[in-house]
Amino acid sequence: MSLSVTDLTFRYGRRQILDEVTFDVASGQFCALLGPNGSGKSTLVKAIAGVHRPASGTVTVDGTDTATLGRREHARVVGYVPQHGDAPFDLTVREAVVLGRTPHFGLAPTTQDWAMVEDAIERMGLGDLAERSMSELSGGQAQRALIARALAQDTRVLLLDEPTSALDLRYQIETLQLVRQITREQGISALIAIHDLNHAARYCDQVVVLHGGHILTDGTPQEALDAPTLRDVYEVDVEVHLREGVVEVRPRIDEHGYTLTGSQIGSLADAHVAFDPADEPVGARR
Ligand SMILES: Nc1ncnc2c1ncn2[C@@H]1O[C@H](COP(=O)(O)OP(=O)(O)OP(=O)(O)O)[C@@H](O)[C@H]1O
Repeated sequence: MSLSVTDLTFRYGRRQILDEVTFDVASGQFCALLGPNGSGKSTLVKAIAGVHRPASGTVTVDGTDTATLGRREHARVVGYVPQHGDAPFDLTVREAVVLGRTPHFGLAPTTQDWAMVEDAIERMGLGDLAERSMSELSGGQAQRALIARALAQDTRVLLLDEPTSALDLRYQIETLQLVRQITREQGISALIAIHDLNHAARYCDQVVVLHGGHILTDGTPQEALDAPTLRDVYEVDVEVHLREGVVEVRPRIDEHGYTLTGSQIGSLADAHVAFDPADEPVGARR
């Protein structure tokens, strides 16, 4: 059982953004949604989250069409961390995180609800900030609070729209590790829109590349992140290596330290770099 997106088409007015997008994220899988700026990642995540109503197509979770769910029921099934957080500024961090539990409790949170709130706060490293007002947080701290709120929501599907963009390196890594762990432990499906190809390759089980309103590739990081595809999609000359079993993408640089970009790469012939046969130590090529 899983998240299934089938033939999803979306338009802003008359402008088509998504054209019959189809892919699945199985239970226990952490999927990266990649694509250049403006390729429609946020739009797709919002359509899956129920924020946008697609022109056609379906989103099902464990076989249930999410369009048939009431608001509260939907919120028990699908959790969503938006790219630009709607941080509730007049609340403390703890109060903001307990909002994630509202689809689950009646008039007031139960002991179990509070336990899940505390767990989410701790897991996102917000223990010392729990009584702070959301308005006093840094951008990254507020982003972590919004992720904690989604974790407390305890849904079958977790959607994250560039949740690590404001986080420092430690919290980027910890957040991605945590989502991967939760995804596996709880058998949920997680989808993250993300720009960092190497983080996607390291922490995600599946990579979906969105380009021109279509899914261009969908597979394991090794299958989906190949140099010709990335050059076409991002218009940057890259090389792709396999190091210690993990795909690593690097811009290629010439002898002057420059990378070919945009129309310059149009003249490149076919793929010139495949996976390194040997898993090289980090510093070997630097
Ligand atoms: N509310 C809107 N009304 C009209 N067009 C929009 C709206 N939001 C986004 N778009 C357009 O839809 C296209 C896809 O935008 P979207 O935000 O989904 O891309 P994205 O892949 O998430 O980009 P980024 O990587 O920059 O966050 C873009 O061309 C954008 O200009």
